[in-house]
Amino acid sequence: MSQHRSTDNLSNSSGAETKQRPSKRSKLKKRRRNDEDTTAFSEKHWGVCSHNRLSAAYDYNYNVRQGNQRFVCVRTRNSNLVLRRQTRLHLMNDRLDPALSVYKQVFDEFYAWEQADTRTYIQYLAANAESDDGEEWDDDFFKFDDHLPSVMDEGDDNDDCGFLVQSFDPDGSIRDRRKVPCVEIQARIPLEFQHPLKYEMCTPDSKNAGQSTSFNSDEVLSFIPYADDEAFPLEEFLNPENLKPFRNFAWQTEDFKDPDVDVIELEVARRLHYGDLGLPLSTIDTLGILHDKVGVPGPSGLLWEASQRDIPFWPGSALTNLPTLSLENLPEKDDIYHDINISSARFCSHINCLVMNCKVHSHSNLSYIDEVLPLDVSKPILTKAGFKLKDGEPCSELCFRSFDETQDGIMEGVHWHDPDDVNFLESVLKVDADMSPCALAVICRKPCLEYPRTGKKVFIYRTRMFPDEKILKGQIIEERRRQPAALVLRQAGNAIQTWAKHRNKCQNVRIQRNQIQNIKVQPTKPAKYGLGAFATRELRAWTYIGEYVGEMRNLSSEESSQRSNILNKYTGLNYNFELNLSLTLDAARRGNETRYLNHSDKPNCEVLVKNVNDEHRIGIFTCENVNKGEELFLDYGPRYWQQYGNSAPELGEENRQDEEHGEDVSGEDDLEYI
Ligand SMILES: C[S@@+](CC[C@H](N)C(=O)[O-])C[C@H]1O[C@@H](n2cnc3c(N)ncnc32)[C@H](O)[C@@H]1O
Repeated sequence: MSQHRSTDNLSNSSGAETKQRPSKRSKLKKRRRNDEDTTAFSEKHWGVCSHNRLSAAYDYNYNVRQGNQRFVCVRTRNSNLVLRRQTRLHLMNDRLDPALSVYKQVFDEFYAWEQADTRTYIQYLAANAESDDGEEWDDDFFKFDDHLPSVMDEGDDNDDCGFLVQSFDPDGSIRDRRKVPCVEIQARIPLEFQHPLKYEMCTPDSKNAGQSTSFNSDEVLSFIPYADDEAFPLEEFLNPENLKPFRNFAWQTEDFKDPDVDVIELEVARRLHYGDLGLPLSTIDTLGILHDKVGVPGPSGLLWEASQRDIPFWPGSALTNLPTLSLENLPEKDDIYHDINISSARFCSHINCLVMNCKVHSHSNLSYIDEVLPLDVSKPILTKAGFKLKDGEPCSELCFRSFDETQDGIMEGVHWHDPDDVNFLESVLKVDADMSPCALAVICRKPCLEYPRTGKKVFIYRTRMFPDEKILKGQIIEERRRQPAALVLRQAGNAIQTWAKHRNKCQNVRIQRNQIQNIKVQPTKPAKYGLGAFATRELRAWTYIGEYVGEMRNLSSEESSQRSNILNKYTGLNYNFELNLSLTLDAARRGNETRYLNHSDKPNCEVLVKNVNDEHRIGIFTCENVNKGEELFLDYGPRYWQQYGNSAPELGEENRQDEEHGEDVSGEDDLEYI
C-alpha cells in the first residue's frame, strides 16, 4: 500500500490561490520590523515567545494584549494549531517557568510516544500478516525503512512518494514548505481473501440523523474519501462543476481543536497539581498555559471534557505514579441557572422530541427549529405584600407572612456571610424571581423567617434584592423568549403522560420503538448486486420490518447532493430514499439492515411514510406473505433509476422465482449486520 496523494492545502489542489486570514496586515508588518528572532516557529515543536515574536501567530487571537505581559506559543508540527496564553510576568514568573518546563516535558514525551507507537502498530500489522502458503513472511518482504529522513529535500524529484506540507503566515505567504516522505509497506493479500464490495461500510444507526459534517460544508472537508484509490474522481469531487471548491481541511480551520491537546494538558495539570510544584487547580488556571480551564466546576473545562471521552493510556500518564486528576478534584458549585442552561442545550428544541443531543432536529435545514436560547433571567413582579397574599394564611408566628416590617428584624440579618449561599439563592432567583419564600427556604435550606436572629432569611434577602420601589416603578415582566426545551417539557408533562397512557394504541408505535425484525443480511444469489435482506421466518402480509433510517439531506442543497452523487456513482450503490418533497434520507454512511432491501418491479414489501410526532418517517412492511429465506424487495420506483444516474435495474420476476420457496438462512456463511 503506498500513499500517492499530496495533502497540501486544498485550495492549492483546486488551483485556487492560497490565502489565509489576510487581516491585520499593517500591524503585523510593524511588528515584524522589530522581530529579529523567528526561531520560535522553527521546526521544533516548542517555542516560548516574547510578545515581539508573537507576530506570526498574532492573527489567530484577537485578545492579545501587550504591555506587561508575555505570550507563550505552542505549535505542533503536524497541524496549524497555535496555542498561546497571556500571563502577567510580574505576578507569576516564579511559577510560570517551572510550569512551562512541565508542559514542554509532557509535550515532548507525548509526541515521542505517539510516533513510536504508530510505527510499532504498522510493523505489528505487517508482521502478523501471513503469506499465501500460510508461512510467516520473510522479514525482507516487509520493507520499512527505519531511517527515513524526517524531511525530504525539496528538490527531490520523486514526486510520487511523500506529502507536501506547507504552513502559512497569517498574511497568506508561505512560511514553511517541505516534503515529508511516506512510508511504503508492501503487503500480500491472501488468495482466499475476497475483496469487499467497493468500500462497503455503514455506521449502524437506529434513527435518522441530520447530515454529518463530512460533505455538507462548501468550506471545509473532513477527509478525502477513497483517498487510496486512484480510480476515485477526486478532482471532480473537490471541484464539482458550478460549485465552490472546498477551502480547507477541517483540521486547518481556526476552531479545530486537536484532540491530543486535552490528553497532553490533562497530564500537565496532573503533574502541576500533584507533582513537586503542588499548584492548586485555580492557580494553574491563572498561569494561563492551558487551553481550557482546569479548575472550573460544572459541565465545562478540561476535566469535564476529559470525562466525556476516552483518554488514551500512554506511558507519560503513568510515569510518575501520581494520583489521577478527575472531576472529583473540583469543588462543587451550585448554580441552578447555569445548570439549566447547560442541560437545556442538550435537550432537543423540538417540542415533540425527548431525545438528548438529538441529531435529527439539529439539522440546520429544518427551518421550524429555532435556536435554543438561554433561559431569560426572571424579572420580579410581586411586592412584599404580594408575597404575603399569594399563598394563604401564615403557617406559624414565625412564618414570613407574619412578618411586620415595623417591628425589629428587617434591618438585621440581611447579609449572608457565606458567599456560596448567596450565589445559590441568587441563581435560583434568576430562574424564578417570584418563587415563594416557602419554596426558596426548602431549596436553599434556609429559614424563610424563622429564627429571626440567625440572619438567614430568604424572604428578607429576596425583598432586599428586589425592593418594592423597583417593582412598582413598572418593572413589568417581559414576554419570555423561547424557553429551554427542558422547561417546556416539564410544563408539558401532563400531555406527555396522556400520550404515554395511550401509546399502545398509537398506530406509529412500532416505528417509535424502532425494532428491526425478521430479516438477515447476506449476499444475494446469484450475487448480482451485493447484499440483500432475507426473511428469517415466514412473514404474513403487512408485517412490520423496520424503519428506513439514514442521514437527512435537503433536496434543494445542490452542494451536498452533487457530491453525494459522485460518491454513489463511484461505488455503484445508491441509498437515497426520498422522504418528502424537501428531504431525502441517505443511508450510505449510516443506517440499519433495511438499507439492504434490493429493487424488484414485483416487490414483496412496501413503504409507508408515517407522520410520527411531526416528522415523516419511513416504515417498511411486507405487502404479501413471504417464505422463510426469501429475499425482500422494494420497488424503488422509476425516479430512483432515472434521477441518480443509476443504470437500469437488472432484477425483475426472474430472481424472485428462484427464491419463491425460500431456504434456510441460518447457515454459517451468513453475514451478520453489525
Ligand atoms: C439500497 S442499495 C441495496 C443494497 C445493496 N445491494 C448493497 O449491497 O448494499 C441499492 C443499490 O443496490 C443495487 N441494486 C438493488 N437492486 C437492484 C436491481 N434490481 N438491479 C440492479 N441493481 C440493484 C444498486 O446498486 C443500487 O444502487
